[in-house]
Amino acid sequence: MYSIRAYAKVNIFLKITGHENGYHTLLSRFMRVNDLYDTITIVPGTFDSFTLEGCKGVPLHSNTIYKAYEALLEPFPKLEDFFKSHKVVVEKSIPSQAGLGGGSSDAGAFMRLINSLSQNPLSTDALAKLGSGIGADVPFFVYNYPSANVRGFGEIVEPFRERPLQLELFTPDIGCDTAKVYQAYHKYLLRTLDPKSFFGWENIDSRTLLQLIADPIALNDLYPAALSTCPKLEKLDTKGWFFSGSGSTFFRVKD
Ligand SMILES: C[C@](O)(CO)[C@H](O)COP(=O)(O)OP(=O)(O)OC[C@H]1O[C@@H](n2ccc(N)nc2=O)[C@H](O)[C@@H]1O
Ligand SMILES: Nc1ncnc2c1ncn2[C@@H]1O[C@H](COP(=O)(O)OP(=O)(O)OP(=O)(O)O)[C@@H](O)[C@H]1O
Repeated sequence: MYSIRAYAKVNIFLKITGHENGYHTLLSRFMRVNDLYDTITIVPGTFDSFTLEGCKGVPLHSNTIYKAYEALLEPFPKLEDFFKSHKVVVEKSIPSQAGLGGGSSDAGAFMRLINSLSQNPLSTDALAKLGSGIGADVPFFVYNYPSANVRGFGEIVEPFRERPLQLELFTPDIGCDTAKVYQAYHKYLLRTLDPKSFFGWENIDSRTLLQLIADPIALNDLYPAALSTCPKLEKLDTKGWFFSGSGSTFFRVKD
């Protein structure tokens, strides 16, 4: 059996920098959450076709792991036979629609695992490029840096050297649909975009930036958009907490 951890991420900050071809470009600090992860295991057996267990309620062909499998067939055609004698079992711990990158992390980790089993592995850059077609956050999870500055649609990932923060997470029972949050941002907030307001943030370590800026609305452009699409978020007492991605998870520094 082969196994890999698919870690969650938080966005320490997320600033929208533009909009092209229906997608927003961003500058964001992604930080890996080392104590929250899904576990993906490849288990031997006999199967008629690609078999995935553990992602209840997600149709196979919509699953990011299946999409990663399909993308990997091009560089690794023998993969189809491999999954006649192996299945994928996922132990989910990362909540969905939580701004924690769960589906994207599963895809990125699965791609790293399969690549590591190949006699002719792809370069990490080539794997990340392949992953960018599955979801904007997948490249970050293919590179698997503890902390990184992410740009473009999510395909430009630059490692940021800093001591990882011990983070406390709070995920309310409110699902935030990423598409709806971005639509709200595009409709109401894109015009407020001001690159000068976050000049140099990519050079500041995460602990300092959270202390310096301190305002969750200023740190994450999607937070006000999420508040408008998920009004229940307004009712929460979130003083001292920061907002991750398109939500609904809040985080703060433990130590
Ligand atoms: C919010 C983040 O998680 C930040 O880490 C990501 O930007 C989300 O990226 P993602 O998971 O790939 O988003 P998806 O769920 O695939 O995108 C859903 C929809 O959100 C919008 N979307 C997504 C990513 C992006 N950079 N700009 C967008 O405008 C698009 O309309 C897209 O069709
Ligand atoms: N492997 C997977 N794990 C969880 N959800 C998945 C997976 N594959 C597809 N999905 C679908 O994608 C939707 C979004 O999943 P999730 O929120 O975990 O991923 P994400 O978009 O990468 O993260 P974020 O919450 O940061 O936007 C889920 O509601 C589910 O319907």
